[in-house]
Amino acid sequence: PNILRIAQQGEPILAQRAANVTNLHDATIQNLIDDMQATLLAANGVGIAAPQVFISLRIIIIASRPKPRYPDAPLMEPLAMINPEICWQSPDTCTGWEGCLSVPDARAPVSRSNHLRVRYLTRKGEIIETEYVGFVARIIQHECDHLDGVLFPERVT
Ligand SMILES: O=C(NO)N[C@@H](Cc1ccccc1)C(=O)O
Ligand SMILES: [Zn+2]
Repeated sequence: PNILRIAQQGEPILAQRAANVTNLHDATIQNLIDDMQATLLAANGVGIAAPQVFISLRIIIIASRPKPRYPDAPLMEPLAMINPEICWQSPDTCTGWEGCLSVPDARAPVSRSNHLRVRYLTRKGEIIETEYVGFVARIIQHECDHLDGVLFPERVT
């Protein structure tokens, strides 16, 4: 896998709505998922979205793990979600610190739904619907925002 360049705030692609993946089993998509994961780990992040590596497709990777900045982050295997849809999100919210690999040196408290249900395709093509709470739900909302061209500073109230 390759470590890819990460688009920084100001790149037009970060403000665009990404397209659904229609060729999940193509090697280009499978390799992209591997490259996104390698890039995420090299950047010491907990999530990444395809537009951040200059690919305007609806692919995100969630990889929560405890880090100095997020000590209460749960440990999970990196998970690729293709064409993710938040099918429900709780009205109750919580505020927590966020950062972004595309917005260096910026961190701010952001209010997000504390609980959500997301429906997505796995990299093998299975349709999964799962509920998440807390920090992982936060990452999912942050990454899905990237797919719609939204960066976290726009969410700071
Ligand atoms: O820029 C990204 N993802 O798009 N990466 C952020 C993701 C994130 C999201 C929410 C709260 C904390 C951190 C990171 O620091 O790994
Ligand atoms: Zn981000």
